[in-house]
Amino acid sequence: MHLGLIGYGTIAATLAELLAERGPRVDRITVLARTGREDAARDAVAGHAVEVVTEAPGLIAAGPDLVVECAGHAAVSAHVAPVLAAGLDVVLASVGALADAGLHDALLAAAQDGGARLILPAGAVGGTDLLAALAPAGGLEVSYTGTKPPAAWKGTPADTLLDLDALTEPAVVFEGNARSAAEQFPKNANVAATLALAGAGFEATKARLVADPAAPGNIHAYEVVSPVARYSMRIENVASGNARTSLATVYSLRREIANRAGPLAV
Ligand SMILES: NC(=O)C1=CN([C@@H]2O[C@H](COP(=O)(O)OP(=O)(O)OC[C@H]3O[C@@H](n4cnc5c(N)ncnc54)[C@H](OP(=O)(O)O)[C@@H]3O)[C@@H](O)[C@H]2O)C=CC1
Ligand SMILES: O=C([O-])CC(=O)C(=O)O
Repeated sequence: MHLGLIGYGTIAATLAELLAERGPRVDRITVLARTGREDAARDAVAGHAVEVVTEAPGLIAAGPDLVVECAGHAAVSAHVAPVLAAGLDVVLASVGALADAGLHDALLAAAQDGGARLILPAGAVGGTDLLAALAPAGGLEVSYTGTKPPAAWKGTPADTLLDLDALTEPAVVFEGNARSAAEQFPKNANVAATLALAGAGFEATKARLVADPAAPGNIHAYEVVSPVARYSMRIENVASGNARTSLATVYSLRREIANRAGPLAV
């Protein structure tokens, strides 16, 4: 497989290591990096045969079999539409970028034009297969709570709301719908967006974000009520090298790559 990566931070570097250790075999990686950050991109995936490009046309020309975005909302907005329009499938980690309705529609139109697929991985959450399966039955009620240690909320609006370093008990930093959560907390509410897109939509999906000094990791909990099934889920994630990012996200992206590599998709 020839893998395309947009992003060369914690997820990209951990994914590159995981692929080297556990497969599936990746023969070549092309990384789309910001100009001036080529060496950082090369270092992130060291151990693989790597080419670094700085614009979407370079990534398209390289012709990867699959592109994985793990760079953030701004990068989705800057690069993903042309990549899809060129016919390359994209696995999107920064799902919350789709809370921007204009970008959501533009990416779907680009995918349609290019005959490509925009793939939303489960990421740090689980059970999105069942949620997406239940959605056509209608009547879905989805309530999500994301709890992370104070360090994960640094540099977010929670920082101005609370003295994060002085927290001694859990504090709600956001309560509203999944669209507002994803817009206000772009690095902390991709899970809320994933649940919204799989299930009841951005407006109908309730989201609560909590800073908890006693949190053992990043906890994603949600409840689903539907006429077909009811379930609840609580996932206690180990953080990656980035306090905001759960390690399970990397494994979820690897799963998408393994499913593409075949012969069995699970
Ligand atoms: N779906 C899910 O469950 C999850 C999704 N995520 C998403 O994944 C993203 C990445 O996470 P993580 O690896 O931990 O974050 P990091 O901050 O460690 O890495 C982000 C990387 O993206 C690069 N980048 C930023 N902007 C651009 C751009 N315009 N073009 C190319 N590269 C760019 C950064 O480069 P530079 O160093 O030059 O700034 C950096 O290499 C998060 O922002 C979040 O949106 C994260 C966790 C879970
Ligand atoms: O939802 C997000 O943006 C990321 C997240 O919570 C996690 O990795 O646990």
